[in-house]
This record gives sequence, C-alpha cells and structure tokens, in this order.
Amino acid sequence: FWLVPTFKNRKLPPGPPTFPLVGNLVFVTKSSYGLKAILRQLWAQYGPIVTVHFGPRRMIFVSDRHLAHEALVQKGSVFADRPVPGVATRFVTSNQHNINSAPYGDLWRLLRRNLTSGVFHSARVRSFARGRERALRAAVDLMRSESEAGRSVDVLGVFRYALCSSLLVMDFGTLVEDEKIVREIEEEHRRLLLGFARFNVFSIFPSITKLVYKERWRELVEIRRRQEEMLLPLIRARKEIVLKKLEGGGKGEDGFEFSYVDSLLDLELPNEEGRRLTEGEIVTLCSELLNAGIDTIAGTLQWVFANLVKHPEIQEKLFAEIESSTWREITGENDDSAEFIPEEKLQGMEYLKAVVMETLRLHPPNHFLLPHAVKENVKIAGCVLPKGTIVNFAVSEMGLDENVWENPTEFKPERFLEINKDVDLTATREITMMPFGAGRRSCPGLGVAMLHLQYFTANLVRGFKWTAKQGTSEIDLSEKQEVGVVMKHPLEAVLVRRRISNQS
Ligand code: HEM
Repeated sequence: FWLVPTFKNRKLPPGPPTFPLVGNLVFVTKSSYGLKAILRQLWAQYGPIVTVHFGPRRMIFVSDRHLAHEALVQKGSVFADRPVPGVATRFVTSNQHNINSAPYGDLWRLLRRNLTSGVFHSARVRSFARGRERALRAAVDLMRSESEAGRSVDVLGVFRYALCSSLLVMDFGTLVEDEKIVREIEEEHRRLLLGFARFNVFSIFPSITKLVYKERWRELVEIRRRQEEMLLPLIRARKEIVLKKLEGGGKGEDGFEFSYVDSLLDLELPNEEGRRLTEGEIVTLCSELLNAGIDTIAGTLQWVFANLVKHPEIQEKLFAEIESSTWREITGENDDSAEFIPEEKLQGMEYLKAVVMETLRLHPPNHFLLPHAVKENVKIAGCVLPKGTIVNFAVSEMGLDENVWENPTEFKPERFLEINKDVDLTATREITMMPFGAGRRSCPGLGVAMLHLQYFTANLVRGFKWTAKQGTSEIDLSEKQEVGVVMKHPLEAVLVRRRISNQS
C-alpha cells in the first residue's frame, strides 16, 4: 500500500506514500487507538509530525510536545477549528449546535462561554455538591452490597452509574432520582458513543450508504429518538421550574437554584437572527455533558484504583494522608463521624492530587484529541498545512517524554511532589502532559473532572481497603479502546470496609 509517492504534497509533513484515491489502505480500517502502534513506527521513521491519508482525506499527526504547544497555544486561533463533520455527527449534534463539533466562531464562543462562566464557575460548581454526594453514596452502597454478598465489584460499571447521576444533576437539577432512569440514560448514551465508529460509514456518499446500510441508519435514528424521549420531559419540567421561579422568585421547587438547561433557555444565537435554541438542540447540549464526562471520569477512576490495588504501598500512603489530622485541624472539627470528606477539605491533600495526576499522565482516557482543523494556511515544522487540513495530537505520547519524566512508564505519584513538578494542566506555558488538551479547544470540564476524581478517590480509599479478585500481582494494565481507552481486563475489586462511620 505504499506504492505511489506523494510528490505533489512535498510541502506537507512527510509520511508513507499512498495509493491515489484510497490512501493508505491500512489506516482506513483502524480505530484511533489501533492506529497508535502504526503511528509510532511512522514517527520513528519520519519524525514527530507525519501525514497520513485516510481514503481521500489527509490527516496530520503530531507526537511532539513542543510542536503541540506551538500549534495549540502559540498559533491557537489557527488550529482551533473542527473538520467538517460527516452526516452521522451532523445528525446527532443538531447540525453542529454543540460545543465540541461547532466550527470555531461565534456560536462555539457563545456555547462554550455559557458553560465555562455560566455553569462551571466555582460558585455554581459548589452548588451541585449535593448531587455529587448523592452519586458517591450510590457508589458506596453498590460497592458495599456487592462486597457484603462476597462478590467482586464491577468498578467501571459502578463509576459510570455514579457519574451519570452526578452530571444529570448539573443538567437538570434533582429531577432524575430514579436509579432505573439513570441507568437507561447512561446506557443509551454509551450505545451512541460505542456505535460511532460504525456510523462513520455515512460520511462517504451518504445518500448511497444510507441505503446500503439501512439497518445501521435506522439504529442511529432510534438512538437519537430514545435520547429525545428520555431528556425532553426533563427539559420541559425544568422550564416549568424556571417559570415558577420567575413568578415567585427564589429557588426552584427541587431546591436547586440553577441547572445547565436554565442557562440554555435564554441564549440568543448569533448569526441566526438571535433565535433561541430549539428543544432538540437543548437535548444535544445536555447529552454532550453526559457524553463528555461519564466515560472519561469513570474510566480514569478505574485506572486510579487499578494502580492503587497494584501498588498497595501507594494506597496505604494515600490512606495515611487522608487519615492524617491535617484536614481536620484546618477546620477545627472532629470529622471522624462524618460520612464523607467534604469537597472543600480536599484542598490540602497533595498526595491525593499527585495520585490523580499520575493516573492522567499514564492513562489519559483519550489518547488523541478530538480532530482539529486549520482555519487558514499555516507554517509549522518547516511545512505548510493548507486551510482545512485536519490535525491531531497524541495525548498519550506527551506524558511519556523521557526528557520530562524519569522512567515514564512507572506509576510514581511522588514525582508530582518534587518542587519543580508543579504541572499546569491547562498546558498554557508548556506542555508536559495534556490529558485535557491545550489552548482554545481544551477541555472546559477540567475543573469538574478533577473535583470528581479527587472526591471519589479520597472517599473510597477512606471507606474501603481495595484489593482485587485477580490478585495484586496479576493486575493487568493492558488497554483497549472502548468509549475511551479502558482496562482490557476490567478491575474486579474486592473491598473490605474501613469505615463509613455513621452507617455502621
Ligand atoms: C477525566 C476527564 C476528562 C478528560 C481527560 C477530558 C479530555 C478532553 C479532551 C482531550 C478534549 C479535546 C480537546 C481538543 O480537542 O483539543 C475534551 C474536550 C471537551 N470536553 Fe473534556 N475531558 C474530561 C471531562 C469532561 C467533562 C466532565 C466535561 C463536561 C461535563 C467535558 C466537556 C468537554 C467539552 C464540551 C469538550 C469540547 C471542547 C471544545 O471543542 O471547545 N469534559 N475533553
């Protein structure tokens, strides 16, 4: 498949020669994770920026952190666009009316700013603490009942449920109390994400592929119909609450002053004569929060606990930090009786943060960013990328650079306690790791994600001693691509209660 050299593209970064029209055949059939092994060979052969052809589309892949910084931060506005999406993406994003797929422009700016300053600023995030506590309690209850029955715990399944429950509170307040409905919503969203590789077939000649893959198209339409069926009643109920609030003043009936839906109701869309979002578009935006947050955080928590089981000494060190009197002294309270460590008391726990950071460095849930596109012709690494070129960046490689990280494949949270390892997760100054991306399109959920990761980790280490059915030495950290990159052999945890004192 490397027969015809790409002479006409010599200003592009180097890459394997390609068949005209079909590109490098081997790439067309691979998932992004499957691609990584091949890309590693290409980076070794051609350098840290390579061009690959997927059928008629060309893509640039970058593995070097300096080049990534130059593109995403220094030339951020040029690299901040997204590629024109295929039919399936357009269908489920209400024609690019969500944050991650919107082209770089006024609509994207409005939606992103609404999320970051309207919903994810610290006071608002604090106001959702009750939802996180409820989600944590649900996780603890599930774990407790499984371990008391002598069964090992399906860790990822529990975390997915808990995260869905917590993010639903951000979307809708406490409208979704029923465990069955939370599960249904979580499963339906995962069905869409898992199916996406298959739905991409509609990017090519859609009017033909929709006929050839009739059943598949029907499946996609059905998933979207189910999403609307589940979320529309919640959106309408939230509208009622907002109306009543306006009439009566103060909080909604559910005690939540605010939810993501509330913030979306009043938005006026730029370049569309200031029209409001349709109900379908609000479904899309609420779904985006679930799609973006559930599997990323749940998957990372699974990696945290797999590593804590594999390294019992790290787990004990973390438990010691949590148990140390420091956080109680700070408040002057006796928190021994508290069911959970409150979020605001996680601040001083440096080792906790180090464990989470080390997990994100070594096991970022996304090994690549979402694809970027360049807004205009741009020079990088001595090459010229024409306007519209699709570029992606290898997140997982950045965290393994031996020039930054000593023995990079080792799980060693202590590295983050060294004085000079004050890593900036937004990667603004430099990129040493970038699990959340960097620059304008970087993850707006960073703060919310870190809060969940630290809150769940601290409380679940305080509550249980973690071991595994498969035995400590047999914990296998091999990976597989699912919605994100997860454990190939899922962690089946065996938990012994340490305390959740007021429930004993
Ligand atoms: C461990 C948890 C998470 C990780 C590692 C993560 C990582 C990422 C990455 C790598 C990107 C792509 C950045 C790019 O294309 O340059 C992204 C985008 C995004 N993330 Fe996250 N994410 C996490 C959790 C969340 C949460 C909790 C939310 C919201 C509830 C969220 C919302 C988004 C959105 C809306 C985008 C699109 C941003 C844009 O296009 O402007 N993420 N995230």
